[in-house]
Amino acid sequence: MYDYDLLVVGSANADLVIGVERRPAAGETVLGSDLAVHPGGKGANQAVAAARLGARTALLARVGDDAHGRLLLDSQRAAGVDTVGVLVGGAPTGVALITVDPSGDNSIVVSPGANGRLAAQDVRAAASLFQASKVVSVQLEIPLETVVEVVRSLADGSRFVLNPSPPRPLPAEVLAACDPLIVNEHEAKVILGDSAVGETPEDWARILLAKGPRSVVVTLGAEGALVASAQGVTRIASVRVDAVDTTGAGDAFTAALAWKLGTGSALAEAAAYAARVGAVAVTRQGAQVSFPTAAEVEAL
Ligand SMILES: Nc1ncnc2c1ncn2[C@@H]1O[C@H](COP(=O)(O)OP(=O)(O)OP(=O)(O)O)[C@@H](O)[C@H]1O
Repeated sequence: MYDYDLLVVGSANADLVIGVERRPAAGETVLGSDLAVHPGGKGANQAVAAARLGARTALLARVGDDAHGRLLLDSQRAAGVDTVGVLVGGAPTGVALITVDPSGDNSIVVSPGANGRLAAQDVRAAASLFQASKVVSVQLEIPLETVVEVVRSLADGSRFVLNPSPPRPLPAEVLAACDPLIVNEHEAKVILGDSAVGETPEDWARILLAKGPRSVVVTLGAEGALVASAQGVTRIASVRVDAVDTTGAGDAFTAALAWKLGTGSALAEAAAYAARVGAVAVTRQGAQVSFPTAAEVEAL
């Protein structure tokens, strides 16, 4: 019996958002809107998304001993995430400085801060969390050697889900553990590097699969997703909605998919559910605040 349906290992950032009429040139100062501060980071987002759906969720992450760290801990606890694995100190909390212009385009500078100090040693010290978790979900906003240690720490019979964002080439040991590897088009192209990329998402999925993962999911925004495994490649239809803000959709999709796989759903079934979760998330502004409960997904 596992204590957690899902353990998320990843980043926690404070998103500092200012609206601007236009971006400053070098050496220039512009005035912007009031500052908005939101809890974010891919790890923190995934944990909140899963907990809101009802998954028993734990987060292994690192934040600073500062106001942003407390904001992140509070948002995790409010969503029902077990924060026993959230380490405090070592560097300031990670921050994303985001300016948004009137057309809605973002410019973002990230300071990884404490996320960059989540070390392999921290993973080893959290062995009991790994033993207690059915599915472990990871992204790449933490050091790659930490991700490698996660793969080595998985309990027998638990499942590893990776969204390689931001993307970079991955060691064979990590690729081989993924079940699934979840990528969008950009991430697929970076992971494939110089390999023949192919024309269609089906091509990317097949070529990625040949690199070692047990399964692959390609997310396609409003076009839905596709899943690929030894059983073949299947398209997952998207749910038609009026999208207002796609921030965090990928995190909500990944969390929902990871949780559903842990409950015994087949990959295509889990991806269809995750597509519904992503669809609800894009109908609302923001990242964590846009994530639905299970009842809201049913109502879609
Ligand atoms: N406009 C949309 N309409 C319906 N569903 C959507 C829409 N955008 C995203 N989704 C759903 O959410 C899933 C994940 O979204 P997307 O493909 O944009 O991921 P991503 O590129 O990883 O996102 P992110 O911008 O969060 O990094 C999609 O596969 C789809 O099922």
